[in-house]
Formats: sequence, structure tokens, C-alpha cells
Amino acid sequence: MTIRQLILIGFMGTGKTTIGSAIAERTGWDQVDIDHQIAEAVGKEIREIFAEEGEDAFRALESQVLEHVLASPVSQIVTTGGGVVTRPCNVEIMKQRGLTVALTAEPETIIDRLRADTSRPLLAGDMERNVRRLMEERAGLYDFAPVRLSTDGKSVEEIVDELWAHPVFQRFLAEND
Ligand SMILES: Nc1ncnc2c1ncn2[C@@H]1O[C@H](COP(=O)(O)OP(=O)(O)O)[C@@H](O)[C@H]1O
Ligand SMILES: O=C(O)C1=C[C@@H](OP(=O)(O)O)[C@@H](O)[C@H](O)C1
Ligand SMILES: [Mg+2]
Repeated sequence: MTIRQLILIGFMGTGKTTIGSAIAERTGWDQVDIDHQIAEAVGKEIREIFAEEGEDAFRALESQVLEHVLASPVSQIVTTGGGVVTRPCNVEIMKQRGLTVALTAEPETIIDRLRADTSRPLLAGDMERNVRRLMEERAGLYDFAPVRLSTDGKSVEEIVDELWAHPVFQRFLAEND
């Protein structure tokens, strides 16, 4: 049996953490959320790590935790933070260790979903402007994923159904049977 991991990537608010939980329920696999693991390891919220130690320190932790989690010899769903793709070493390890699925959404959808959110430090202040700026800065960085799913106007269940029907995902499931 080949053990491979399903890795969800995508911009903030595309629904990685939420969709990851729904896939975990359907597959019975564990979900490991990188942000959650970082917060647990450091004993601080993500926004506190950014405020007290800065983004570079957060990125270093993120790379360490990603490498550690993807080294586990188990089938699992790994949900990443939107900025994980900004480090080429993270992209390399994700390409090697599993099937990566990119969730996408239009900026308007993300702005709607995150309007009341205060947990994402990179969006603090003018959230709408920050979403558009960061999406432009990161354009193309999520494109290495062999599976891309648009989440605009879809329920969590519809997105999981669409993933299920995808031939690449079906092959992935068969290999992990
Ligand atoms: N398909 C969806 N439709 C509507 N709201 C969604 C959907 N997916 C996620 N959300 C909501 O968007 C917000 C961000 O979702 P989250 O899973 O934390 O995204 P990410 O981990 O990609 O940043 C949450 O409030 C979540 O409930
Ligand atoms: O895009 C980013 O740089 C970030 C995304 C966040 O995760 P989500 O994508 O789950 O919101 C979290 O890792 C941190 O706030 C930084
Ligand atoms: Mg998340």
C-alpha cells in the first residue's frame, strides 16, 4: 500500500481548513492543519506570533512544521496556510510528498467570507485592499497543484463532491486503498 497525503493549498479564505475537515469526515483520515500545529507548538495564536515575533519567524516555523507533518507515514489531509507557497522549499516538499489540491475563489468571495475575521494578521487594516494586493503578489504560486477547484458560490458539500468526482482524486484514492 502506498501512503500518500492529500494537501490543500489556496489563498486565505478559500476554505482549506473547512473543506479539509469535511474530507476528513468522509475518508476517516486525520486532518492536520499546519496553522493549528504551529499555534499548539508555540502556545500562541497565529496573530500573536506575527505581532510578537514577525512574519519571518512565522514562515520559519511554518516550514519546519510542514516538513515534520509531511514526514508522517500515514494517510492524512494536510491543510496549509495561504502563504505556504511563498517559500520554494515548501512547494518542493509538497510536490514530493502528496497530492496537492488548490482551492480558488474570486477576491469578492474571499472578502465576503473574511469580512468579520480578525485572526489573519496580513489582512488587518484595509482588508479588501490587502486581499487584492496579496492575491496579485501570489498570482501563479498555487498553479503547480494537479487539481484546482473553484469554491465560488458552492457549499462545502458541493466542493467535496466535486473533488470526489475528479479523476486525479479517484486515482489517488485507489492508490491509497
Ligand atoms: N464553500 C464555502 N462557502 C461559504 N463559506 C465558506 C466556504 N468555505 C469556507 N467558508 C467560510 O470561510 C471562512 C474561511 O474558511 P477557512 O476554512 O478558514 O479558510 P482557509 O483555511 O482557506 O483560510 C470561514 O468562516 C468558513 O466558514
Ligand atoms: O496567507 C497567509 O500568509 C496566511 C494564511 C493564514 O492561513 P489561512 O490561509 O488558513 O487563512 C495563516 O497561515 C497566516 O495568517 C498567514
Ligand atoms: Mg486555514
